[in-house]
Amino acid sequence: MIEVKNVSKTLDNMDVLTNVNFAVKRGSIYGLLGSNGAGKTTLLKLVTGILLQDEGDILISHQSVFENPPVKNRIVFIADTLYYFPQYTVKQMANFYRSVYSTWDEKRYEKLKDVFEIDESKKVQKFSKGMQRQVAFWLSFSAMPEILVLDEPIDGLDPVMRRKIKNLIVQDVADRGMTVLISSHNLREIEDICDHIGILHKGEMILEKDLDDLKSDIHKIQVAFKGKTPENLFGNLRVLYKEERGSVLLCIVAGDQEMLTEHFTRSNPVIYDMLPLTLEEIFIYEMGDAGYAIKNILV
Ligand SMILES: Nc1ncnc2c1ncn2[C@@H]1O[C@H](COP(=O)(O)OP(=O)(O)OP(=O)(O)O)[C@@H](O)[C@H]1O
Repeated sequence: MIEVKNVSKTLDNMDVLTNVNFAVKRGSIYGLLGSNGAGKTTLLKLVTGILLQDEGDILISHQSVFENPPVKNRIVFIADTLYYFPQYTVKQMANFYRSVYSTWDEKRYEKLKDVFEIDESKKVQKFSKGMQRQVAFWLSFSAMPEILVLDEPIDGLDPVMRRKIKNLIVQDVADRGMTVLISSHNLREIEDICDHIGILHKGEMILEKDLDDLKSDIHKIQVAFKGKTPENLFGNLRVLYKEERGSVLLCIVAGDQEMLTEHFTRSNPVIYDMLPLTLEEIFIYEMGDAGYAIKNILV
């Protein structure tokens, strides 16, 4: 479990993070979203104990992470800029990881050779950017971390490799309760694996949500009637948005799917469709006041 409590950090006299709070439960995947310069990388460096916060606490399974090697042994961090020792082959890098991580699993490393299909006798720095990123995942998955922290992890990977890596992440979460914190600019990129999302804006966490709650509770509905739209069509429903497109009424409404269908079909519409709503739309509509900021971050 990762706990970030009232954390603030200043760099070069600038408030980079202000009073940030969130928690990532064991065995869950938390997506940290935010625009350029929002403070995501700084926050991940604090969580992994590379930097020390000015105020607040950062705890991994209730222990402070900064300058705490036993706790760091349980964390793997794939940074946005990768570093490999010059002249080291994949095999030599694997030896290094093996010496650092007590949890290193040799069988896993051998097994993952088939997934990554990378020549382990070659120098890592001679590989393409995407291949170097694959090596980072290969080494990280072999280290069997309890906590995996990823900064913009899938940039530069082809779609097939993205899918493979997402599957490996989800498998480790399901099989052994790995906890994942993943930063991205792009909600679409990570929405299929995250169960919780936090949006960081100018160093502050402007909202946090459980994705299942969001998805099951908000729906986009298209409805049309012969003649006039019935008065009081919405009754007591919570309507987040509505728009008339000719004779069709498009609305975004909160509530259970079955209840909404029953509600609208009672008025005998000639058209009634429940359309898929992207998470991006849910965030924007649901968040009301913060919607403007979120729109600018997510789009
Ligand atoms: N070492 C540093 N010294 C001074 N300022 C820094 C340092 N690192 C980051 N900053 C500043 O902190 C702010 C947040 O940077 P950070 O890299 O954490 O943002 P980010 O959300 O990861 O951005 P991006 O999505 O562009 O990678 C920026 O204004 C940046 O200029």
